[in-house]
Amino acid sequence: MDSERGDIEDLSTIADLDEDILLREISSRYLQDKIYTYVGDILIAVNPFKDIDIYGPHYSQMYKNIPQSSRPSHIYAVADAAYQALTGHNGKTPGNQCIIISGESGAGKTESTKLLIKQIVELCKGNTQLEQQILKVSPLLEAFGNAQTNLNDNSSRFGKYIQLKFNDGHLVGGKISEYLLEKSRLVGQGAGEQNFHIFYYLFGSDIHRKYLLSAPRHYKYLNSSKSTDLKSIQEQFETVTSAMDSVGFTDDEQENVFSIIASILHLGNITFTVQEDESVTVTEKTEALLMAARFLEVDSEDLKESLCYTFIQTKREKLRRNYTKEMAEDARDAMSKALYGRLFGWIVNKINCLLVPENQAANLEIGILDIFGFEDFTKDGGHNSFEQFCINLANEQLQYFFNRHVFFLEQEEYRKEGIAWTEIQCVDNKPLLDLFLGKPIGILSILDEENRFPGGTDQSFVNKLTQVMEGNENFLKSQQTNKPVFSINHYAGNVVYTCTNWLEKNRDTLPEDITTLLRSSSNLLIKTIFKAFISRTGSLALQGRYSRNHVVFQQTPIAMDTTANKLTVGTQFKNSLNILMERMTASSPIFIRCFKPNHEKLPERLEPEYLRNQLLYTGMLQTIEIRRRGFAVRPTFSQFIQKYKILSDYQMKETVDNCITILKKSFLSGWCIGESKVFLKFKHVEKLTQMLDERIKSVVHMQRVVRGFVQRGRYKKMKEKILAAKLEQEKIEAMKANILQGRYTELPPKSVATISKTDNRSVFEVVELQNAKSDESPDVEFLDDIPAPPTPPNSAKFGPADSKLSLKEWFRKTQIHNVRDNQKDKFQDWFHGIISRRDAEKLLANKLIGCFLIRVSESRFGYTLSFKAENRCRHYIIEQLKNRKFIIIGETKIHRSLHDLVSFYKKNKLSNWPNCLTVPCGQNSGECDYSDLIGSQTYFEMENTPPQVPPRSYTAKNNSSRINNTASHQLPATTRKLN
Ligand SMILES: Nc1ncnc2c1ncn2[C@@H]1O[C@H](COP(=O)(O)OP(=O)(O)OP(=O)(O)O)[C@@H](O)[C@H]1O
Repeated sequence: MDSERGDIEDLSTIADLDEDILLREISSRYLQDKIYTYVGDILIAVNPFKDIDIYGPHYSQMYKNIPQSSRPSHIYAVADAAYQALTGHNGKTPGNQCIIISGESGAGKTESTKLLIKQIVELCKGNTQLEQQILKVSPLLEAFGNAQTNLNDNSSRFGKYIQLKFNDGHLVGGKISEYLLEKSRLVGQGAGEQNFHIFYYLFGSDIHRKYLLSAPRHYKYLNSSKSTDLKSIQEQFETVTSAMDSVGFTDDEQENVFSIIASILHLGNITFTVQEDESVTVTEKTEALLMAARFLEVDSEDLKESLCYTFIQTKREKLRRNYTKEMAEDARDAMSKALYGRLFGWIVNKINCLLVPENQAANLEIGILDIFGFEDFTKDGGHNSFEQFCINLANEQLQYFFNRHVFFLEQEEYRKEGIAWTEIQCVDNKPLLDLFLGKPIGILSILDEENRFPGGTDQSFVNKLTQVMEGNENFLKSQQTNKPVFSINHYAGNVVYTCTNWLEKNRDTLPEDITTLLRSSSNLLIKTIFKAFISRTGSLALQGRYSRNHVVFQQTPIAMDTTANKLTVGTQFKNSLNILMERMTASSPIFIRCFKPNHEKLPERLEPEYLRNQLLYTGMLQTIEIRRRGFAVRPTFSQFIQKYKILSDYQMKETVDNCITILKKSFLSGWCIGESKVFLKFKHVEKLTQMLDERIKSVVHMQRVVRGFVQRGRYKKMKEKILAAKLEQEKIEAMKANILQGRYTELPPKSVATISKTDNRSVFEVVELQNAKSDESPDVEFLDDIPAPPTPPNSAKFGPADSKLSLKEWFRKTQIHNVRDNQKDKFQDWFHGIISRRDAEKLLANKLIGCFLIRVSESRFGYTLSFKAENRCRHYIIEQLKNRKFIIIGETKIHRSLHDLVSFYKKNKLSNWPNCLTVPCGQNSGECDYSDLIGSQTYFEMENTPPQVPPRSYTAKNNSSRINNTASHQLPATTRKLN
């Protein structure tokens, strides 16, 4: 047995497993860097706290579209299973999927989420720009929503549900829902913890100077006890701005975002002084007020007043109410939290607008839930507040969802269907959910009630709670009655909560004067986010509109919902959890359970008792038991026959007997038949799927043989037809030659011969005139070059991208400035017109390595970079992003202009070519291949600057104009009546 230890991929295959064997198996695998293990269809992941080489392209390929049993446990296998289930491959029924990742803080949920997204994108490779955008969303959100805590250096301080949207298996869009950002972190952090990452990253770029920021240690909101590695924050800042570029944030928007971040830091440094008349004012010696006002783009006097006093409207007059020093500080902090909270909401909203599926409606989705992990800060000398209370409530909710799905619903089905079954007990945490959410006797309801009560305090809330919850086995009152403290016996252990500022946090109000002030800001972003209302689930309600061709993006506040505005944070969170549960219930859930091996976040270190505790409280033993004994797949008789009848008889009816026939014919054992369903284990499904695949392959082979026979017959006939056509063509050619030599009488009577030109060929056509009089002479027409029928340009789009007219229209209206050399009043030397790949290759043929040009694509609204490589030319697509910036597909760097892109790759290598670009190809003197792009009235003429466009003559692509000239020599553009 010892030699086999750690070799078992699926723990549900072990009989009589107890907690010692379970711990031994997982530990043994972990120490061999096998961090993943299956429990049936559930994946266990133990955080390695080090990089393991199991996520590269080789692994990505290995986990593509193969049955689970034939590959080792891996997060990519889960991605593949989800994608197969979504698309209905491998015998699965297509449908929405939802991957639920749970575990303590620091267990590896966020990393797992990123790996899943990466692999799913890999599986459905399609729209590269969208994929790039989706991959960049995680680093962007992490910068603004993650922070260092004592439990995790990159802890998510918000929950997220990411929906990847598909149409026919192609990724067409995405959506993010965010849950309860921990705003309190903004104005104060526990010992050893930090503010949100972005505040530190800002100091990694020169941009902090622009906002008159000095060093992190000078800002009260930043806990900077830890020394910051400048290189690392420089890189991080680059990553964030590059992610913002990729996702589609414009420069103005990015500037507004950083302006808000900077103004929050300045706001935090505002201090207050009590004056003789006991009113407070902003301490004069600090410049913080002026700087905050400057970057918030509001009047500094107005800002000062909104922080120091408010007005109360009585029936007859408006009374000024001075704040105490403490109230003024609270107003300042509330303002900072509102700014950051709404900014974060706007970022999520903006991402959603940019990822919304375009043109094609999404029909299916894979949702990935990465919610903040279970937290107990008392173990690290801290305390648990309202935020931990909400975070742990979310984790209780998830545990309940897991139990319900894995134990309750499944076992209920066995009972209903009459399957012989010995009940497996799991710890039901429903009483805990009732303790939190019960109405009117639940902690959140009582907190809301205390918020409404005029004299309510944190202490009076705890007193009431203690009184009402007396006797509840999951609620423990504090031993010291004068402290606002209580504890809850969570599924994951006992947690003590300290209720300081809970009423305030739950109310989360912002003085009206501050809201009014911020709505008057000249900064469009601040104005927008403060005009928007907060929805029933606590998110910022904005509308976005986006048009791909014109790159228009607008976000407008939705009309105010006054009832939603009054909801407390607890109630909003409750609402958002309800919606989340509804969404998850409507999809097929896939579970990933992450475990943390040690408290110190160290690699190769396993604290057995710590891991054992996590395995036990998550119910892993019972889960293994139900996966071992249970039937994870339960199709109805009809579904079963529909799917597997091909294994027996295509015509078979959907009856129980036929189900049994198929199962027996497949030599399977261990399945069960219920009242209306077939009960199968994963191994059964995999065997059936394998057989199905083989059967389909043999049918396809048969079809191929038959098709081959038919095709050969058709080919023979086609060959005969081609031969006949060739003979006919030769006859016509001879006739044409005669006509050109003036022997028109060769033409049949009652006919018209047409000689026209398309591209570089002249076409000769003889048409018989049905209504012509019998004595009418034959006629010959020489037509001028026939251009492609013009597509009327539509106001929003420019017509189909493969029409040259549309491309020209697009270029003239939106692109000229991108390729213009402003200093020389002409196009850039590297710019060429709508020329084909082959023409670009001709131009570059005799050039040195690295010589390059950029041309307008012939079939899409965009550009292509062509350059001379060692023994051939290479062509790279340049994508113009929604924010008008440019990226070479396959590269990561975003460029503000084509000029920047060229300059960058003159100094930096492309990722898959070991050299840099050298000199632009340029136009040959006297020749120009972009003249027709400009049209009769050139851009330069419009701008009142004379064009530097060489005379019109030969163009590489535009053969038609060359042929026009030569051809018109031979074939005058007239219609001649012969005779
Ligand atoms: N598969 C992995 N490979 C290497 N390191 C990992 C892996 N998973 C997690 N880690 C390490 O563990 C750290 C914590 O992981 P992660 O942030 O995903 O935890 P989490 O469960 O999301 O925590 P929280 O609930 O606090 O957000 C990561 O920053 C990373 O250093």
